[in-house]
Amino acid sequence: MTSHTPSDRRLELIATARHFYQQGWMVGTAGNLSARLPDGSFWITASGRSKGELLLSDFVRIYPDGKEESSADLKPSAETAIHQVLYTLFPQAQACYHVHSIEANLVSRFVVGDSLPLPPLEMLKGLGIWQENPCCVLPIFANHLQVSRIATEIQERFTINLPQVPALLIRDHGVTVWASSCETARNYIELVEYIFRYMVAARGIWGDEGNNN
Ligand SMILES: CSCCC(=O)C(=O)COP(=O)(O)O
Ligand SMILES: [Zn+2]
Repeated sequence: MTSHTPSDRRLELIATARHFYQQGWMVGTAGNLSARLPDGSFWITASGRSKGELLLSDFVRIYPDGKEESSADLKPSAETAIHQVLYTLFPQAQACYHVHSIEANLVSRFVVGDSLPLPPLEMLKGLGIWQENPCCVLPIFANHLQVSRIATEIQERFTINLPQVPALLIRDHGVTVWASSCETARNYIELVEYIFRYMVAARGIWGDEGNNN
């Protein structure tokens, strides 16, 4: 049995998953959360677990060399490769959160290309964009059945072009953020989901022009 302390990162992930579940962003088994430990390993949600009622035993520890403490009925998230790529690309990242919202899926179809222009909302400051009337885009990736293909495309694109914000969108799937703490990652998810809700509402009011700067 794995021991844990009051500061066990899994407790924070459990509480955050419950909060996201209550928002409708981790319905059923959707989404996955991970948090790094001082030795460079990370805890990630086990695949296929109900995210609204996670237990300490619903996590898998992944080590820097790729080794994992899994078993037949405890497999790491199917999207672990995406978390691994993001932790490698952004060594300062301590948490990586991925959720599925209806709004994220809707806005992922607002453009056909691989970048989603974001409206110049004050909320962008929370994602690190401190500019007046900013022109900011969110990278979009295709939702391949083979998750390793998504991870490779993230790695290839971000090696050449760093994203403006610590977030990426997988089309018809959901958003992923990474941050230097669990608290910040939770805030990032809330901020991007607010922006997505705004974009959907703006399109309902103003049509295609609704999200232009
Ligand atoms: C019903 S969700 C489909 C898989 C997915 O996209 C996801 O985020 C959850 O997968 P996991 O293996 O992490 O449970
Ligand atoms: Zn997913």
